[in-house]
Amino acid sequence: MLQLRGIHKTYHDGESELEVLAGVDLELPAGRSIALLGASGSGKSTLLQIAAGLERPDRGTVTVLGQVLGRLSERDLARLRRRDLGFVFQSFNLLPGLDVADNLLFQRRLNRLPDQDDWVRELIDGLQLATLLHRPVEVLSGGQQQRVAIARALAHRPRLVFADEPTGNLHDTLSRQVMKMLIRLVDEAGSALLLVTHNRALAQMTHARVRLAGGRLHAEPESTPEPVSA
Ligand SMILES: Nc1ncnc2c1ncn2[C@@H]1O[C@H](COP(=O)(O)OP(=O)(O)OP(=O)(O)O)[C@@H](O)[C@H]1O
Repeated sequence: MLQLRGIHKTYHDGESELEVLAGVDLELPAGRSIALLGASGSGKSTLLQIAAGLERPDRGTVTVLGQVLGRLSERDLARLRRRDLGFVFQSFNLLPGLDVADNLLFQRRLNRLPDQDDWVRELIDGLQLATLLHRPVEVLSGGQQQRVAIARALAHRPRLVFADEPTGNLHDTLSRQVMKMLIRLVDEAGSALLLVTHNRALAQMTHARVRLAGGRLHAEPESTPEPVSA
């Protein structure tokens, strides 16, 4: 589903250089979810942007659904993103001037999917959006906007979902609810999920965890039981 090979990225800022990614390899098959952990500034968002084709690596290849992103035209890349990818980023990028329902259905309509089906109803229920559907997105609270952004990202049942701290503004119960919907999409539709989170409990809900440090990915040791005190 997603394959990263030898990804390098260095940012240049005047005289100084910052090597953020120094040879990252990652394999994310269909039906699997991976949590990407790492200290603030370690390059998680950069890696996600590159994997999603929103930024180009200096070196290395990104393959999504068998297609090498660097070889796609802008048009084909845009089509791949619209049809097969779902993004939940820290900035919600909702469409002002439209209500919640129109925002939620935007990408489904671009893909000529019907407005209603069981999955859309489930998203509206699970993310508690039923009473908000006809409100303009501008008047929503941060947490409400985040829920709309999540529903919109998942509404067309993308095959590959990138989520960068998707539950930052939500309380614990709703965070777990969001994660459950993401995991269900992975389990039932055979999609794949790459999740950036600082939240350990949410990271434990994915199939595997990797940590970005020193520009490279390291397998995260599975948590060991507490030692028994004497
Ligand atoms: N466009 C850019 N130009 C220059 N430097 C950048 C750019 N984007 C990111 N950086 C730098 O690259 C490093 C990695 O940033 P990134 O946002 O990928 O980290 P992160 O692990 O996602 O951090 P956080 O957990 O705080 O969101 C940081 O030092 C950041 O300042």
